[in-house]
Amino acid sequence: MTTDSIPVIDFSPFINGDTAARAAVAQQMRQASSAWGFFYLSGCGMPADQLAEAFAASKAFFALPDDDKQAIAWQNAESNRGYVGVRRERLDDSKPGDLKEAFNLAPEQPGGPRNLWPAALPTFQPEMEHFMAACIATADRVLEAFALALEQPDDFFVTAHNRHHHTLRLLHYPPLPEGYTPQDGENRAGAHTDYGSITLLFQDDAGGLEVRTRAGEWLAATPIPGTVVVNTGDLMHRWTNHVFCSTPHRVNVPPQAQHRDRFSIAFFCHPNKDAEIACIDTCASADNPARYAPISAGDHLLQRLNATY
Ligand SMILES: O=C(O)CCC(=O)C(=O)O
Ligand SMILES: [Fe+2]
Repeated sequence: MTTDSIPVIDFSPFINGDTAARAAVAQQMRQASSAWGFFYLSGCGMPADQLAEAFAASKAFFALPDDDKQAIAWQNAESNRGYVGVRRERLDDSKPGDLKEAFNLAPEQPGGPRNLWPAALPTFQPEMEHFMAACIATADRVLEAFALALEQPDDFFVTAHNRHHHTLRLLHYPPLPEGYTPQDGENRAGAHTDYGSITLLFQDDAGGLEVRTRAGEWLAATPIPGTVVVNTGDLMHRWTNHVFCSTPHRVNVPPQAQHRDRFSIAFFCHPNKDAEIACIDTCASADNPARYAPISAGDHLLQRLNATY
């Protein structure tokens, strides 16, 4: 399939519809994931007030004094939680550090790493926990549709993700100072692919997200109100034997938006650490034989995180 713009898919027939309606949505997702690795999803069932609450909490967090944020700084890839300051990260390692700050948190597991919470914002923790639960619910529905798209049992991906090794990432791209000219190659977020299975991305109206087309051009993924951007990451690319792409994307600094903030929230889904990522049977054929040896999802993620920091 070729289309000249990133597909917009209405998810409500999958949530509310009959078998045929669900299959039609799954088929659209399959085409979009194969051609683009990106699509917008409307009607995803995420309550608008919850999304607004999450963005408001994110704004309050990034407005805290630097000392408060540094007190809960990101420490290591194993925990992968906490505050990451401006230019601390380079998603494209050939370019200067990203003009963004971020805060990572994740569903907690018994005996696992704990989230770090800002002491100055007492409502932040319950708001984020509430939002994470909504993200998990939405992601599970999307994963069900992916299973249908790949002719797997409905719970194929949901079961492989049922320990919720996901990461919620609040992102803030500060306004650039008046008169500031970005250095060559400097970006709000450098070109990269995501590591995991799927990402849900909520963006405000500033713009700047760009997706690389097959032809190598950068196409704006303009914010569409009421939608979430869904993209497939490296692990899904491997799992599907390249049937679904993991497409490079970046956040540039649009001239009209360089003196304003941009906020976005990404929910990166990762399978259980011990889930075996082996070529899905419907993704291999004589023309496309299995390309990779099986790997555990945990080993795959650590390899990718260690390459970024
Ligand atoms: O902020 C955005 O819109 C994209 C961020 C992103 O791609 C990422 O953090 O992986
Ligand atoms: Fe990304």
